[in-house]
Amino acid sequence: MFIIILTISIVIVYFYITDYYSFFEKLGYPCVKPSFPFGSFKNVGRSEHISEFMRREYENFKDKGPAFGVYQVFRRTLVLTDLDVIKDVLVKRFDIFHSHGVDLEYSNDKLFHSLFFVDGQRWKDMRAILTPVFSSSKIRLMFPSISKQSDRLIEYIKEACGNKDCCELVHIYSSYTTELIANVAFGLDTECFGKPENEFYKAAYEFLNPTTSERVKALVMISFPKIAKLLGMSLSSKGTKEFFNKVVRDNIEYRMKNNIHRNDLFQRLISILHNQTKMTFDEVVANCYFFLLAGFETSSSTLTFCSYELALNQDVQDRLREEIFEVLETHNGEVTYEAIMEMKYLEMVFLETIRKYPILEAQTRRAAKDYQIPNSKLVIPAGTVVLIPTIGFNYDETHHYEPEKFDPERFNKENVKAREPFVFLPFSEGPRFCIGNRFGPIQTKIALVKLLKNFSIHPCSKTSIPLEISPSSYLQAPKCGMWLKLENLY
Ligand code: HEM
Repeated sequence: MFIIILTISIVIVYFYITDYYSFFEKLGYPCVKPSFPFGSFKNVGRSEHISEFMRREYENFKDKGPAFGVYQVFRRTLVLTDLDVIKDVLVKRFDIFHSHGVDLEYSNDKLFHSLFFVDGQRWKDMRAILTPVFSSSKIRLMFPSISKQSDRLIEYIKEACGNKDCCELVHIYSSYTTELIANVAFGLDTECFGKPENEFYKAAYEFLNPTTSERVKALVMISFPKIAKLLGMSLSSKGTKEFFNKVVRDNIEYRMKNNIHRNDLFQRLISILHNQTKMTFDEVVANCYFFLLAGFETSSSTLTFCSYELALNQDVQDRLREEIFEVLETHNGEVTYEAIMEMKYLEMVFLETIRKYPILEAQTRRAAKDYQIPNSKLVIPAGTVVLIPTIGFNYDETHHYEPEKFDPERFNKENVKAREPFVFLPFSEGPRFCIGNRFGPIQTKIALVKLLKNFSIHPCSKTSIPLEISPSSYLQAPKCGMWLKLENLY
């Protein structure tokens, strides 16, 4: 009897898996060949980072139709390669593709009830409430706090690296961005430099560098949100939730009791909270937490990769330093918001860095209804998650000459004008583009300006050339840290 039940079970599972893996074929799309149990992701997270997978498969499939299928373990996603379809998805048919397709909003984890994860009317309302918080006038008001933190970065580098032959920069840069976000988004003065045990730093770093079991849990929660909710699964630990709730509550109380009013993100969120119809306390905490995750790794990894490229391309470094000194001379030597906005070559270097090392290898959306791909018989069925493979386009020779080369000139006026729209999407497009698209660059650029004012950057004996990317981190990160030599200029 046992043998019969076992045989029937194996046959049922076999047919289920075969049927599951024929999804894209039945719809008429080519796909990256799947195999049980990881689908198309045989090596992702183990020997290759998802960005390396995405780049290679985009090259393999870009001429084989407007989209191709990928079985991301338990998740079936369509990767879009046609620019007109991408434009529809991000902008024209936002009515269909408005969700990121990450259902953590419905999970038990209130720390994820923030802008990135909510959908529908709640997203619309929250986006309208938070947009003014990131306006250029508000960023300008926050600039003195950002500037103070960047001074601490330079002081710490002088102390910790001061003419050492090799210095590891990943942790230094992530301490800088963590302190900065803790300061402006939580109203806290944390001391993260040289203190990896700092609770704030640990919470952000551990989330973005998950263990294998945490990765599996995240995948299950995203693929089967309803089951995850039933099982009471949560991405963040009880301790992390309590910690962030307490930090926000204590700081609100402290500011009210002492009548403190500062020009930072936290103050804006307190005002939003006082208007009780707008956002709940849990939503305020969740958004502060997401700002920490978004602001911490995006800017620190851009600083890391940019330092690496500047070390390897001394001509670019020299030209950038020249521009910095030239512009600062007209601003009495002071690094002001206006001075940074005048630095055109700095902007080109920043954009070239996020072209080569985009923060997200792909943007995601989920179809709320069936979508017929124009001029084809292909349909994206309701419920399907689609990916826009930013990294594929960034390295596509059709759009970027010599894509491996670090060349900021590809972002000069003429080259930008000549490029097709929607080919380069560092902050995405359409109503759901990155809300931190002013804040992120400014915290990166001010650090770069002060670094180049004080140090020259060189490769050292421990620099990994070519750079290896860690397969298991969520966002791209160097596998063995970033070792460079920072030489004092004075
Ligand atoms: C160099 C820095 C950054 C880059 C390259 C970047 C890039 C992106 C990208 C590509 C998206 C996805 C957009 C989409 O799905 O269409 C996004 C979303 C988002 N980013 Fe950023 N980001 C950066 C910094 C920041 C910072 C500093 C914050 C906040 C403090 C932030 C907050 C957000 C939020 C809240 C969303 C979700 C927006 C929504 O769903 O309405 N980002 N970002």
